[in-house]
Order: sequence, then structure tokens, then C-alpha cells
Amino acid sequence: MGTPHIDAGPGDFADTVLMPGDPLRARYIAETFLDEVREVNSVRGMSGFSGRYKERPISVMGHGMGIPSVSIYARELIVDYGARSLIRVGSCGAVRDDVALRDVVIGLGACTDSGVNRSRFAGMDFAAIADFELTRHAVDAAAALGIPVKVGNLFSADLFYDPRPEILDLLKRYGILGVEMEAAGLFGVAAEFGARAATLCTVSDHILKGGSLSSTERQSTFDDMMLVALETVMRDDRARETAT
Ligand SMILES: O=P(O)(O)O[C@H]1O[C@H](CO)[C@@H](O)[C@H]1O
Ligand SMILES: O=c1cc[nH]c(=O)[nH]1
Repeated sequence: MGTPHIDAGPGDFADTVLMPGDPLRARYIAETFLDEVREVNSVRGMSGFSGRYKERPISVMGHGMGIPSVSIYARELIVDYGARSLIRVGSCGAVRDDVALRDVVIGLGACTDSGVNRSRFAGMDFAAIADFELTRHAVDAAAALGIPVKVGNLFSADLFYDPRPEILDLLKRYGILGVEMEAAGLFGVAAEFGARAATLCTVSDHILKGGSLSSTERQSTFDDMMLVALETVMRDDRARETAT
């Protein structure tokens, strides 16, 4: 098998995939948190790995930057490789005064200036929301780990270098917790193909107040968020077992 962007074989991916934008962050997660790791994709350098966390098969793969890129990888993982749950583990910028560098935010939903969800939803406004169960388990996992999180709305921007500085105050006024570039598209793809998606982000810079983490820090220092994401999967499994 194989797709235009993934050359893994059947069964190479677990049903749950953690997805950072940065493929080097994917490698870091796999090498730091998973056992029995094997690389299952390297097309275009978009590293994908499968391994085990506490015996549970789990995959991690980069999705690149922006909604077009995450839309390709999310669709191929769901449709061609049978992924059922995608958890983005990203970085974001803050606009609110009460959101600081390294805060972990969990997206309930994501606003966007992208038109992709209108394209897929017959021109209507689609509410790009995270899967409730995954999100609830992420919040509970964070609490159990003693890792503070903020839960609320994200903004998925089409432009990293946006020439409209005035929108930042608008985002702040509307309570946006983090500005990133994929969640709204990921939620749209998951809805289109009947999968589940969640987004966790660590704040890597404060867009209004200033201050930022280095690219190396963004690549390999988001361990709190990774633990929350991995424990989310474990909690989600336990909840599903109990329900059946
Ligand atoms: O660090 P990642 O997960 O890539 O997330 C954020 O960083 C990139 C921009 O620098 C965008 O992909 C944005 O969503
Ligand atoms: O997309 C992003 C990611 C981090 N910081 C930003 O300002 N935007």
C-alpha cells in the first residue's frame, strides 16, 4: 500500500497517533516516551514512528505546518491507515495576559480564517470542535499528573506572519487561549471521516507581550504536554473498556 505522502505498510500505524507539527518533535517523543520504536514513514522527511507506551501501541508522526499540510496527513492516516484518534501536540502563541510561556492549553474548539471547513461543509460555518471524550480525558490526565492546563478556544491562523496586527486584540477580547495553525483543519478532517481529534498546545511565545522559546526548546522540551497526551490515551482506553 502507501499514499502519496506516507509509505508505511498495512498495520504499521496504531489506532492512535500523536501529531506535532515538527517531525523532529515526533522523533523526540518517540525516542523519549515509547518503547520498541520503529520508523514507519520518512517520505518528505515527515517522520512517523510506532512503538509502545506502557505496552499500549501508539504512533507519533509530524503533520507539518498549516491546515493544508495537516489535512493531508490526517486524512491519509484515518482513511488509508485506519487511525481512529489523532491528538495534535503543538506549540502556540499567546495573546491573553493570563496565558504565559510554557502554559499547556487544551482546545475545546478552534476559530480560523481558513476557508477549508466551509469548503467541506457546503459553504456553511462548521463548528470546529475537539472530541469531547478525548478532551475530557486530557483534562483529567493533566489533573492526575498535577500539570496545570487551560481549556478553551484556539485560533488556527492561515498566516504565521499576519499583516493584520489589529486582529490580535480581537482574539484576546474573545478569550482565545492560543494562536496556532492546524486545529480547525484537524477537527474538520476528523468530522468528515468519522474519527476523533484533540489538540494540546504548549505556549511557545507571547505574541502581544513578547518572549519566545527557541526552536530547540519547541522541538524537545514539551514533556509535560506529551505526558498529558499519552496518559489521555491510557484513560481513554480504560473508559472504553469500562463502557463495554
Ligand atoms: O509547533 P507546531 O506543532 O508546528 O505548531 C505551531 O508552530 C508552527 C508555526 O511555527 C505551526 O505549525 C503552528 O501551529
Ligand atoms: O502558529 C503559531 C505558533 C506559535 N506562535 C505563534 O504565534 N503562532
